[in-house]
Amino acid sequence: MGGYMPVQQMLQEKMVSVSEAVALVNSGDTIDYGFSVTQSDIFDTELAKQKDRLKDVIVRGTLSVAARQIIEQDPDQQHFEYQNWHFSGYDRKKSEQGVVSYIPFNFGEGPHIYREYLKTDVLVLKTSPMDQHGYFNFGVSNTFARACCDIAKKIIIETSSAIPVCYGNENTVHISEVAAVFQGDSAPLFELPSAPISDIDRQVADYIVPLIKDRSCLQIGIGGMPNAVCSALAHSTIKDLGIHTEMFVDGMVDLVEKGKVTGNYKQTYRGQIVYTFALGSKRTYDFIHKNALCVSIPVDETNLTNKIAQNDNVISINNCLQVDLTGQVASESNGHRQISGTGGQLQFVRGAVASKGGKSFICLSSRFMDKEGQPRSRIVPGLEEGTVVTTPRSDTMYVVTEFGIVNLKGKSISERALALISIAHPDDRESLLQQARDSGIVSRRYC
Ligand SMILES: CC(=O)SCCNC(=O)CCNC(=O)[C@H](O)C(C)(C)COP(=O)(O)OP(=O)(O)OC[C@H]1O[C@@H](n2cnc3c(N)ncnc32)[C@H](O)[C@@H]1OP(=O)(O)O
Ligand SMILES: CCCC(=O)O
Repeated sequence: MGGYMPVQQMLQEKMVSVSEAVALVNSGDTIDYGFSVTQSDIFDTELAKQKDRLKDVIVRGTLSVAARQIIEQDPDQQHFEYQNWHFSGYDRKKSEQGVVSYIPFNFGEGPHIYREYLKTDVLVLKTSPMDQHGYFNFGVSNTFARACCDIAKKIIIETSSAIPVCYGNENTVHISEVAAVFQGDSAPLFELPSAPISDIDRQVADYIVPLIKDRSCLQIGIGGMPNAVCSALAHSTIKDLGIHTEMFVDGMVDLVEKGKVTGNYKQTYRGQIVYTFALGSKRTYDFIHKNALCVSIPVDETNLTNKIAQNDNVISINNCLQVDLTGQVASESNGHRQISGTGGQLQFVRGAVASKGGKSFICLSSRFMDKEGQPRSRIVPGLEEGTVVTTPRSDTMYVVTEFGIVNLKGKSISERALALISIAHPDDRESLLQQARDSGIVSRRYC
C-alpha cells in the first residue's frame, strides 16, 4: 500500500484558513469562481483584502448572486479584471459602470472552451463537505466545473453543509486533486424568489400548453412565463412528461409532485430528470439532495444540440427581450447594453427543432415599460445598432405573446412580419405595419 494516504489525513494536511488559501494567488493569475451560488463569497472578500500585493489578476465568474468584493474594493481595476459568462442584475449594473466584461459563448460549449482555449491558475469552488471516499460534490452547479478542475493548476475548496449532495456524472472533485480546503460558514444557499406569475404570463401559457402533448420532454428557462407554463401543466391532464433541462427550476418540483413527470418515454436518461444547475428556493435544493430521480450532468451533456435532439418531442420554452419583424430574437442585449447572455437559448431552440416532434417557444410580453415609464413594443421593425441576435431568424419557430402564437417556420419575410404584427399589442399594430411597408419588409402585395 506504499504511497496511499487515507483521505481524512489528506484533508487535514490541506485544511487552511481563508487567508492562507488566498495566499496561493499570485499576480498575473487567472482565477475561476464557481458558478453562481457556488461562488465563494468568503474567498472573494479575502481576495479583495489582499489586493495590494496583487496586480493583473483576471477573475471569471457567472451569474453573481452577491456583490463581488474584488469589484467593490477595486473600482478602478488596479488589481483585478472581472469577466463574466452570464449577467445577473448585479453584473449588468457593474457592466454599465465599465467594470465587468461579458464573455460571449453558447453555454453548452463551456467545457470545450475551458479544455481547448483557456488557462486557469486558481479555481475556487464552494462544494459540499468531503465524503468518506474523499469526494467533494459540486451540488447545485455542475455546468463546466469538471472541465475547469481538469485544467486548473490549483483547486481551492470552500466546504459548506448548505450545498446539496447531488447524484450525477462528472460532478465531483477528489481531495487528491485539491491544493487547499477551507471551511465555510454554512450560511443557507442563496434562494431565487419564484417570479410572480402575471396575467400576461398566464395568457402566454394558455397558448403554449395545448401544443404540449403527453410524453413530451421539457426544457424550461428562467422567469415568470416559463413558471406559468409549469403551473398550467401541473393543473392539466398531461401525463408522462420527461425533463431534460439546463436549469432545474421550482416549477419542476410541482410537476413531479403532481405526478406529471415519469420520464418513461425519454430516449436518454429514461426515468430520470437531467439538469446542469439548479437555482430556486430551498424546496428545490432539498428536492435534488440525494434524490436518484435527478441527475446532475455537465452542460455539454444537457445543452449540445445533438444531445438534446436525441429525445423525441422536446419542448423548449424561453424568454426574450425583443423580436424583429423578420423573426430575429434578441434576448441578451439592448443596443450595446449587455443585459444577460446567450446562455443555452440557441442550443435549446436548435435541439428542440431537430428533435422528432419537437417544438421551440420564444415568449415575450407584447410591450414593456421603458425607463421613462412609456410603453414600448417588444416587436420591432428592426433591432437597434449593437443589439445582439441570440436566436437567428432562420432558427426561430413559435413566437408567443399574450395576443397569440405564430410559427415562423416556412414563412416568407412578408408572412413573418404580418404574423408577428398580429400578435403585437393592438395599439402598436398599425404603426408596425406602416413601418414594415415603408422599409420594404413586406412585399408590394401587402402595401
Ligand atoms: C436559465 C435559463 O433561462 S435557461 C434558458 C436559456 N437561456 C436564455 O434564454 C438566455 C437569454 N434569456 C435571458 O437572459 C432572460 O430570459 C431575459 C433577459 C430575456 C428575460 O429575463 P427577465 O429576468 O424576465 O428580464 P427582465 O424583464 O427582468 O428584464 C431584464 C432587463 O432588461 C430590460 N428590458 C426588458 N425588455 C427590454 C427591451 N425590450 N428593451 C430594452 N430593455 C429591456 C429590463 O428593463 C431589465 O433591465 P433593468 O434590470 O435595468 O431594469
Ligand atoms: C448561465 C446560463 C443561463 C441561461 O442559459 O440563461
